Amino acid sequence: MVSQNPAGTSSPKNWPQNIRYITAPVYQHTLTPEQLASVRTRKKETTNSIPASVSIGPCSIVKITPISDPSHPAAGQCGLFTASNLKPGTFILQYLGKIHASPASPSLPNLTSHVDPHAGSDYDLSLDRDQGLGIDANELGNEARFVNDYRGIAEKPNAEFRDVWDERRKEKGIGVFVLPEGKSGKGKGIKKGQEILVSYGRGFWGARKDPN
Ligand SMILES: C[S@@+](CC[C@H](N)C(=O)[O-])C[C@H]1O[C@@H](n2cnc3c(N)ncnc32)[C@H](O)[C@@H]1O
Repeated sequence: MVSQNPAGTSSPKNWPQNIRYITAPVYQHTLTPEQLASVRTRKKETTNSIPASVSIGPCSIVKITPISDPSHPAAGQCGLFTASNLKPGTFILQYLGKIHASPASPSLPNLTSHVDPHAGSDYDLSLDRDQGLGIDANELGNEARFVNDYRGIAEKPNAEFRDVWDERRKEKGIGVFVLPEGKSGKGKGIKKGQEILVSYGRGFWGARKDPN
C-alpha cells in the first residue's frame, strides 16, 4: 500500500513523515570528481548487479511494520517484514540514502569526526572504503533503512547487505539479499510475514550499547 508524501512521490505505508522517501541515491554536493568517478566505476569483484528492469518506488515484497511486541529489542520502533515467501539468495531491495564522504577523505580535509554529521548515524553503511564514502539513510532513504539486526530477535540473520552494481544508473550501491543456501544448506529463505534481519557487525554494537 502506498500514499502520497508532500513532494508528490509515492511513499510506502508506515513511512515516517519527517524522513524524505527517495527512489534514487542523493549525492552530498561536496563529493570530488574522483569520488564521483569511483562511484561510477564497477569493481571486478562486485558480481551482484541490480538489473535496469527493477521497478522504482515502493517495494512490493516488503512491509515497514511498527513493532509493538514489548519483548522485541526494537519495540516502539519499526522493522522490515516480508510480504511474500522469498527464496535463498533473492535480491530484496537497494539500500538508498545520501552518498557522502567521511571527514577523513580528501574532499573534507579540515573536519574532524566530531563534526561529521554522519558519525552518529544509526543508518550509515560503508559504500567505498578506499574513497571513504558511505550511504546514510538517517534523513532520507527507502524501506531498507528499517532492516534491524538479528541480535536479541532471532538465532541468526536471514539476510545480508551486499555490494552491488546498479545497471540502470551505472554506479555502485548496496543491496539487501536473502542469505544464500550455502554449503550447509542453512539459508532457508524467508517466509511471508517474517522480519528481515541482517548482522550489522560487532563494530556497530561495539560503538553503542550491545543488545546482548
Ligand atoms: C538502521 S536502524 C533500523 C530501523 C529502526 N528500528 C527504525 O525503526 O528506524 C538501526 C537502529 O534500530 C535499532 N535496532 C536494530 N536492530 C536492533 C536489535 N537487534 N536490538 C535493538 N535495537 C535494534 C537500534 O536502535 C539501531 O540503532
